Amino acid sequence: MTHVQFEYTSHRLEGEVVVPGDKSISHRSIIFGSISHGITKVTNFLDGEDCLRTIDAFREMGVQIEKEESSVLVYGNGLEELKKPEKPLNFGNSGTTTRLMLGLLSGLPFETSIFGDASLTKRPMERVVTPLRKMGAAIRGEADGNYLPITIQGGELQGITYRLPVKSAQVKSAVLLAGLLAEGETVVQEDTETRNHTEVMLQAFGADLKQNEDGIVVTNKGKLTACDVEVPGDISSAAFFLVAGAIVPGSAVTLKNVGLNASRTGILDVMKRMGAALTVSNERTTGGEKIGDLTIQYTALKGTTIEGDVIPRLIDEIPILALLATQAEGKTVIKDAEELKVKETDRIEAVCQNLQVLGANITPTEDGMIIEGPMKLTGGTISSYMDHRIAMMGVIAALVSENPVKMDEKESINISYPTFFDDLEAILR
Ligand SMILES: O=C(O)C1=C[C@@H](OP(=O)(O)O)[C@@H](O)[C@H](O)C1
Ligand SMILES: C=C(OP(=O)(O)O)C(=O)O
Repeated sequence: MTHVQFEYTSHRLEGEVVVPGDKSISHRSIIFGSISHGITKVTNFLDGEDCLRTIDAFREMGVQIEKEESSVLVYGNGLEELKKPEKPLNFGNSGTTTRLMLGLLSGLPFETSIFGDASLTKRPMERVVTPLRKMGAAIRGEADGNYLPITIQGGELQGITYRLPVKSAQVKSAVLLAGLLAEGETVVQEDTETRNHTEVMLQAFGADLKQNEDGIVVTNKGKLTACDVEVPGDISSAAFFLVAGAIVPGSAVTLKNVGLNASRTGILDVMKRMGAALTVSNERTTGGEKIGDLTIQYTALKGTTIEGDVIPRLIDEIPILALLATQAEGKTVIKDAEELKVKETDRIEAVCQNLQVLGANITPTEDGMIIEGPMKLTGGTISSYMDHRIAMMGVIAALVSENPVKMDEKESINISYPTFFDDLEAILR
């Protein structure tokens, strides 16, 4: 196998990066634009492969969607006009597309089949299938509907009250989407807050959604009307340069227009606790979502414990936070993060295997990992596990490794951050 080699030793990082649009918000802008009435204009849409799968799905269901780079026009004609797709829908690598679309397809009066790539085919769907069946959807698939390929016959749904058994915004969103098509009230209750982009955006589109002491309550009574969406920069993408700036000596990097929704900013809390020289400026709000600029400077860091309610607020940032911890003084413990095992790959295993190869002192645990730092990384040959976040962690590790980092591929990065290497090159000094 030919490997790609990354060699950035003795560089520092300086300058500004405008990270691309948020993946979660980009998916939702297409979904809600497609089911509402009128033209939704989306700016700063993420041109990553996962979000393109969501666009393809709605085009297959008859929605006209025009896209020019990061500007998208969605010509919504309402839920009633969505058509049965002529062929099975391919959701590629995207867990978000799959789980949110299952929620929507549950209430549409036709049968749809969906499938995905090798990684998506191993990811559990029972977490959405169970509540959707309770609401009345007929779902069949591998292992009683736990795995793709899945066929779903939508129909008349009944609202339910559902307490989330997993801390997952995808499950919450699937049930809320089904709730838009159900008789009566649908109530979702969560013990720990997960990202709330669905709630924020559904309210902006005019859905009958409220949050009260019962939970998040939605009905089919609201009329969804097109609403322009300016997608904030993705904090999960910014995370790679935040960590790079914090660990590469002499660095100073500013990340512009980053989404700072409190349900996503766990990484900022943790980095500040570790002693990072991190400042937030130019804060403002767009479409109900807070955004601002983040500046990070290199400084000495100390280890910390990352556990409990903060985990859903930084779940996708754990691979890069593990790299950060290898450069911090003392012990970092990551707990309560067993969800990492069911992402694009088992991210506990992938992170620990790779960082061990690169010379870190890191041990996997049942629900996280333990890291002792600081360790000078040696470089070496690792695998991306075909997982975009593992691949980007590997590239950033090369910035602090004595020898090059070789990796089996880098194309997976196009899933969430197609301009990653351009943005990195632009700040390498
Ligand atoms: O709702 C979303 O947009 C997402 C929710 C999270 O997944 P879970 O809901 O499975 O935790 C996250 O890991 C994923 O990248 C995007
Ligand atoms: C887990 C992720 O995405 P998804 O669940 O949409 O595949 C991710 O982007 O890290």
